[in-house]
Amino acid sequence: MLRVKGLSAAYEGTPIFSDVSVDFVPGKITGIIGPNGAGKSTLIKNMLNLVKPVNGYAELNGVPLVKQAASVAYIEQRAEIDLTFPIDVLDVIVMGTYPKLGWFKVPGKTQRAQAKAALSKVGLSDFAHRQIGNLSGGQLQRVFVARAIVQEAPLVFMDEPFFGIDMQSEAEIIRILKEWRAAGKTIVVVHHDLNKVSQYFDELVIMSPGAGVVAHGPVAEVFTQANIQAAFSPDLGNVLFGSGKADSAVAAGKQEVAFND
Ligand SMILES: Nc1ncnc2c1ncn2[C@@H]1O[C@H](COP(=O)(O)OP(=O)(O)OP(=O)(O)O)[C@@H](O)[C@H]1O
Repeated sequence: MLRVKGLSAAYEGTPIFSDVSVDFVPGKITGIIGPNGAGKSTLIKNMLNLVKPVNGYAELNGVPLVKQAASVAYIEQRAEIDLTFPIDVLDVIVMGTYPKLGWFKVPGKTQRAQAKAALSKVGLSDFAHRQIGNLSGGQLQRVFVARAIVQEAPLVFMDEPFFGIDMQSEAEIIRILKEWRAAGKTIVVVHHDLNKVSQYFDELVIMSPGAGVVAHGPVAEVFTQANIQAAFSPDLGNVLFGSGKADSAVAAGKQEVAFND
């Protein structure tokens, strides 16, 4: 079990959230949602110690996550990636085998074969020797998913993987997330499209600027009008759920909608 314990974050002394404790259930896809600036990316970066937390830490099966880097596949936000780096698609995927290879070992035929198989799995076999800067956003995201496939980590973090990508890429990525879920991995996805929440996620962490985590738990329990209004705005809650409707089934598009009035 991935556990966040008493995590507090700040940038240059400005607090972002404090004392966040959340459990992430294995074999589930957990979405982290919240308005811009809520601290979603920071929460992941704190867990991974990419940004040092002010307090607290994350642990996996009782051991601090920072001591288990090979257990984590992290697909960061595309905005943070240097696409001018002269490296082709296959080499990016081969990099996913490094943590398991260990120090001083160089990847060989086996690792390249694994990378090719992963590339085929995300439907991009024809792109093996394309420079990474010459891919569409969706293709690039599928390459990072292929890199995570070869990494075989039990824990996968993705920061806005669907932002601005084509529907086919989104569907391919979701298919792989579901395979990972069936294999018992813990999958954590920062996400902004509230319309897809019920479709994509089993569990949800809802964050709000200044308030940290306002709710977390199974989607059916926490994706409610009240929580969305608390985290985002009353208006958004009304648009999503319709005023007077407070059942998460509304957002799931189900017919058995419960009306309060
Ligand atoms: N390196 C940094 N230095 C200073 N402030 C930062 C830094 N990174 C993020 N912040 C600030 O911390 C707050 C939380 O940022 P974060 O990126 O975690 O939010 P987010 O919920 O992921 O937002 P978004 O949906 O816009 O990606 C924001 O106010 C942001 O401006």
